[in-house]
Amino acid sequence: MTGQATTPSSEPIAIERLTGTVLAVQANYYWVQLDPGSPIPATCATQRLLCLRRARLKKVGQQVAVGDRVVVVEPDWQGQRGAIEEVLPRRSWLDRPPVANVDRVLLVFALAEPTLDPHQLSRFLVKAESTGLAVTLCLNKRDLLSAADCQQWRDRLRNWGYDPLLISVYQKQGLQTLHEALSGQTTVVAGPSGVGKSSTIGALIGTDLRTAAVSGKLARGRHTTRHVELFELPDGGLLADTPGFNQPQLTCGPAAIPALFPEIQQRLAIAPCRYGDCRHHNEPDCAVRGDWERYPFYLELLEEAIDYEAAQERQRQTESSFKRKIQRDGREVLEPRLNSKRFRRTSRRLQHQAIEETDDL
Ligand SMILES: Nc1nc2c(ncn2[C@@H]2O[C@H](COP(=O)(O)OP(=O)(O)OP(=O)(O)O)[C@@H](O)[C@H]2O)c(=O)[nH]1
Ligand SMILES: [Zn+2]
Repeated sequence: MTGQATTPSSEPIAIERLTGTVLAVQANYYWVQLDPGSPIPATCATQRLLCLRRARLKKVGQQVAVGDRVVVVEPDWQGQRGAIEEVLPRRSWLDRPPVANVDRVLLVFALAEPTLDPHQLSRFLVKAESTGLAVTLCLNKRDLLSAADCQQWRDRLRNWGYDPLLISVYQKQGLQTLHEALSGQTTVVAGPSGVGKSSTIGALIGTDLRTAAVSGKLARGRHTTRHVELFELPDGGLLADTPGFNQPQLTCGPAAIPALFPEIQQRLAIAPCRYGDCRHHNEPDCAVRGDWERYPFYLELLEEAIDYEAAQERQRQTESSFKRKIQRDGREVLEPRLNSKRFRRTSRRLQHQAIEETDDL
């Protein structure tokens, strides 16, 4: 799209809209990386502007998140400032951490140090699958295992329906392939502590994370759950670290669980179960139940999801029979809602009406 501007001779010229991507958010400020090819004056040394959100956006409750594509106006090239006027439609949204327009989840685990725990890996995998985004599995520290042990893990995970990329940041192995898998996309990196997420991101972006952070010193404590920042890949594409969680919790009902297992999808593609809503547990003619490695894990998650759904339902009922009240001291309390039929005193008017009606009889 283009806008119109006038020169001193009032000749209208077309000006390009300035668009970019939000790389980091700090309090009320947003670091915006302007798109390649943006009309930036040659005297300006950076493609990044520190922007405020226009009051109008605040008024309509339009949030701006990391990963958002935005329109920037009133650039102050010298001060490297600007204002966000518009947030372009999001093509995807991740809640935790809050990142817009993500294409892929990169799950990083270590083959050793810490020991690769298949149960923990499965929990991260299903959580990653639950985003609905593409999932890439990367196993770091291959320098610590023998070739035979590496092959064993590769075979095992292929049976789960994944083709893991085995890398070593130390020995610079597999990084090029990983780079190619992520280039041109926005990727969120997840995985437990100590597996080498920061080292992997550093190797991919070609510099140490702490020096690359656009938010610099202002982002005190990068390793908090709330701070997310996108880093640019040299050949295009963005990477975000997601520090702060070791045991991801699934928050979905039992019906959503089968879609999180490639093994189940493969089996259903060959032959469907007798019942469309089969939970693959005890139902007759189930095509999924069987002797595959993660089937017990599937049943464990199914139980959890059933409990989760029941707890949600209980909470919904509690909330509908109680109302939240803020007390004078600011504390929030739940007060039972009065059931009009059982507890409420009949109003005088209704009492009168009732008397009048009986009188009429
Ligand atoms: N042997 C080996 N060690 C590695 C490799 N990559 C990283 N490490 C080491 O593993 C440790 C953890 O690396 P980090 O990059 O800090 O791991 P992280 O996943 O970001 O950890 P958190 O910050 O706790 O989330 C460090 O001591 C790294 O030096 C590798 O390829 N091989
Ligand atoms: Zn079934």
